[in-house]
Amino acid sequence: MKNVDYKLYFIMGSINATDPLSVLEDALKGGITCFQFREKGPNALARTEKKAFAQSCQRLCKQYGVPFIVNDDVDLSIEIGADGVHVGQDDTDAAFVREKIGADKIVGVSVHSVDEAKAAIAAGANYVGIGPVYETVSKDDAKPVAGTVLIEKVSTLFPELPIVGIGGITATNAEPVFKAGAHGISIISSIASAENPEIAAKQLKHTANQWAVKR
Ligand SMILES: Cc1ncsc1CCOP(=O)(O)O
Ligand SMILES: C=C1C=NC(C)=NC1=N
Repeated sequence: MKNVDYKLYFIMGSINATDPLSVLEDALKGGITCFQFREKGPNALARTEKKAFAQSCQRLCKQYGVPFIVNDDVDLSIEIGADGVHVGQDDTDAAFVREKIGADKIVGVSVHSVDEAKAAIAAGANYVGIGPVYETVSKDDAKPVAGTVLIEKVSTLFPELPIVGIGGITATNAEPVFKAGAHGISIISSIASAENPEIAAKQLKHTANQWAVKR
C-alpha cells in the first residue's frame, strides 16, 4: 500500500459518536483520505462486537476507496485484512508489527521525540503521528500539548517521512500544522462531534488541499 494520501486522516471508534457508522459515511462523503479504527476507552467494544463493527467501517472505507487502518490491534488487522496498523509508543513494537503484517501494509507510529521518529523509521514505519499539537478532549492520557515544534524538527531532519499532526485540530487552526511540514492532519472530534460531519470534513479537506498544494 504505497503513496497513501494522509492529507485528511479521520480517526474514530464506537465511543466517539452516537451513530458512528453514519458519521463515518458522512466523513467519507466529505472527503477524508484515510481512516483509523481506534476502539479504545472504558466502553470500547471487544472481540466479536469489535470485529463486526470494524468490518462495517472497513466496508464503508472500501466503497470510497479510502485506506482502513486499525489502531494497535495487529491480530484484528490481519484477521479482517485491514490496510495497516497504527501503534503508540506503549503499544506493540512497530518492527514486530511490520514483520507480522508484511511489506505492503501501512505501519504508522505515534512519536514524541526525534529519537522516537528515528526509531520508527528504522522499524519500517510508513508515517508518523506527532502531537498533541493543541489541547485535545479525545484522549485522556495524551502527552502535554506540543505545538508544532517537533513537526518542524522531524520534517527538517527526515524530509521524506510522511508526518500527520494530531490533537485538537480544527479547520481554523490546521494551517500552522501544514506550515510546520505535516503532510496531513489527524482528526477525531472536529468531525465526529460536528453538527454536520460531512460539512466539517469538507471544510477540513478544503484547508488541507490549500496547504498540500503549497508543499
Ligand atoms: C489519539 C490522539 N493522540 C494524540 S491526541 C489524540 C486525540 C485527537 O482527537 P481530537 O482530534 O478530537 O483532538
Ligand atoms: C495517537 C495517534 C497519533 N497519530 C495517529 C495518526 N493516530 C493515533 N492514534
